[in-house]
Amino acid sequence: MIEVTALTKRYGRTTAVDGLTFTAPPGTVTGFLGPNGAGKSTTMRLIVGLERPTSGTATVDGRPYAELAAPLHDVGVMLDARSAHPGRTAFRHLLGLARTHGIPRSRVDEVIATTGLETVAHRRAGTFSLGMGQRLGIAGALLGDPGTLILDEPVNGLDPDGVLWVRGLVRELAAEGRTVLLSSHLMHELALCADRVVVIGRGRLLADATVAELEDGGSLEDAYLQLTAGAVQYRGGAR
Ligand SMILES: Nc1ncnc2c1ncn2[C@@H]1O[C@H](COP(=O)(O)OP(=O)(O)OP(=O)(O)O)[C@@H](O)[C@H]1O
Repeated sequence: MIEVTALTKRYGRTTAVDGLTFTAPPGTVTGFLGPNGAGKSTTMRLIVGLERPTSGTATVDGRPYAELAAPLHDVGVMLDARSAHPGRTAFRHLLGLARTHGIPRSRVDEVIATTGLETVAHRRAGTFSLGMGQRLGIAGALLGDPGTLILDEPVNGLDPDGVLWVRGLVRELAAEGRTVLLSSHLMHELALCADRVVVIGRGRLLADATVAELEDGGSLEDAYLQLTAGAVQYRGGAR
């Protein structure tokens, strides 16, 4: 369970997250949506202790991330598909993570198989395509068999087969009782894989509801566009 309560993060004059409160319950895929610059990545970084809140709290299973006894076993995180050292092979990257957390080598082989990286496991991460990097990021998130997963844009760059695979994976993880929070700009995909969605704009909560409630006979995309109409900061124009 992820609980975000009155969370605020300011960078100088920019308020990236503004009094945000929501819960991502276990056994559920919670989609995290909002326009570019809405504060999604900042919120995720705050949840996993990569940033300190200006005020408010973010907890996983009732504790701030920094107080979790075995973070990799509690929370699997993929915030940046390019986080592996480019000179290290996928296998070495995962083995390094596993060794520092007391995870057996057999688990590294397991997550490589789960993410379909067997044929490239001994290639350097720097040679990976965006989609292969995403798969490696997801492999790292799964390594500790965590009860909570936080995935920032996990389907970004994946081919249709990969998108289908992530959809099945997150549904399975939630069905096992885990908490899954994932951000995406792909409304059609979220409508298929999320149970609930939290929509934010300019750092503030715009909606926290089930996909069915938001769709209300229409599409999730229509509901999203209506909700965020006043919160879009970067809009393209005609040429
Ligand atoms: N380290 C930082 N220093 C200053 N401003 C920051 C920093 N990180 C984020 N911001 C600002 O905070 C706001 C929210 O950014 P964030 O990356 O959280 O948005 P996002 O919803 O993840 O956007 P996107 O959909 O484009 O990935 C933006 O205005 C951004 O410029």
